[in-house]
Amino acid sequence: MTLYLGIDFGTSGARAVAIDDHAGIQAQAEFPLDRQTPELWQEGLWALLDQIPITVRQSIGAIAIDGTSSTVLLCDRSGTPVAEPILYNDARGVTVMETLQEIAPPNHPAIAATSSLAKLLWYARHPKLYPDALHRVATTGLFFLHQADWLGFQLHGQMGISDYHNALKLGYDPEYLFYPEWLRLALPQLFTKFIPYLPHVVKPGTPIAPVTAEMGDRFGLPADCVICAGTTDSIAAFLASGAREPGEAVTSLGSTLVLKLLSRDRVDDARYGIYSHRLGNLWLTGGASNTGGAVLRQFFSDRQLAEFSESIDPNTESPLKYYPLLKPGERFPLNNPELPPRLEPRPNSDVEFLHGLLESMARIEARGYELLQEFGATGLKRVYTAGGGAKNPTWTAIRQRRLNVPVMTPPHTEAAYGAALLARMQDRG
Ligand SMILES: Nc1ncnc2c1ncn2[C@@H]1O[C@H](COP(=O)(O)OP(=O)(O)O)[C@@H](O)[C@H]1O
Ligand SMILES: O=C(CO)[C@H](O)[C@H](O)COP(=O)(O)O
Repeated sequence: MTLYLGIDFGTSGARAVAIDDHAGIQAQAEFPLDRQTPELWQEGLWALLDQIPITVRQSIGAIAIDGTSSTVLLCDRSGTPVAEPILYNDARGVTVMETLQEIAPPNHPAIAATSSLAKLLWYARHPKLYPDALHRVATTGLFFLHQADWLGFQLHGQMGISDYHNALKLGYDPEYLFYPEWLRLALPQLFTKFIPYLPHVVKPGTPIAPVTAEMGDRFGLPADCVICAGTTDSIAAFLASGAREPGEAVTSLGSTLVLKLLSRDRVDDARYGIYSHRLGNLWLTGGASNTGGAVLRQFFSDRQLAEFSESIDPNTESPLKYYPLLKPGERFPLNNPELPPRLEPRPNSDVEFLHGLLESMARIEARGYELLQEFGATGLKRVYTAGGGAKNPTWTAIRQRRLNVPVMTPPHTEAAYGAALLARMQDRG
């Protein structure tokens, strides 16, 4: 029996799920990430593989890895990082926004302070932070990679390969499958001393190479176990849900609120933080809001969230109109880096306050889906929920009232399960 392994590197932890040909789970593993460094990612990858029983490992035919979108690093040909990685939520790229706007076409998804391209430009402007690199890369070359690309490299050993999900916010064109001319022309002007290699981009799930002999021997993986191109963590969560029809959507209620609506048509508009990933012949339209569970956690423990939610009547609309944010700045459905949080007035009752927060987040979610459809995405038919908020039935009922379509929790919500499905897909064409 051939098995498929999906590995997810998310915001707070890494997980692995092995599935069989019928998508049934055969083994699972977890590794907490209390910080995000390449050393810990590598340790986590080894620890996850070690936790999978050896009998399962010996049957693995393919592995795919997802990582946080727009977490990037510079490394040399051997994979050794030459500069600190820049994480998915790091907005230091705000200092290069003007340049981004000059080089990229209007409304391009790479025009955002947290995009991979913004981070590449930031590296270009700060060569003094990796002085060693100039010397080292003179002979080996310098490579710009995403977290998932770098983790895949640890297993297949082929430097400089990415997938068109991770590469979207770097500027790669997933429709015509190339780096557009505006990007190719801009690079030599941005990097004065050396130009890093941008990764060669393939379709997510494409077999890249068999596991290296060293890794195969160390973990007891078959010599022909193939390592596939990966994806981003929230697309892996979408794949896990099983949604596949245009009009089906997945809302991730994790630390942030991420919407993904499968559509026949592509929609992109940086003014509202709307962009589209390619999924086969369809488009995964959506955006990521800064509201979500992290704001809830600021006020309530998970136990209080569950307890207070039970006292909320989801059929009654809360009159409180908040914009729940941890700090100023929103990406979608309003793209306004200065938008202030609105969390007043706070009622004396915690239940009423929580009701207002859940209602307001449901309002933002509904506005997000409305906007995607206004811009031409396929009409919303059904919403699956993933993330910590999915286990709150009161919130689901509030969201269903606002969204006016069925809202359901799918049997599988874990990104690692979605990555395993991606690994299984390569075997099925
Ligand atoms: N019962 C609940 N109702 C609503 N939100 C919840 C509940 N339990 C946990 N959460 C929220 O879920 C979030 C964690 O979800 P998770 O998917 O693990 O997030 P991430 O992986 O993005 O960090 C927390 O921020 C927490 O506030
Ligand atoms: O905050 C995140 C960490 O990855 C989200 O998953 C991300 O913003 C969504 O990105 P993408 O649509 O490219 O998967």
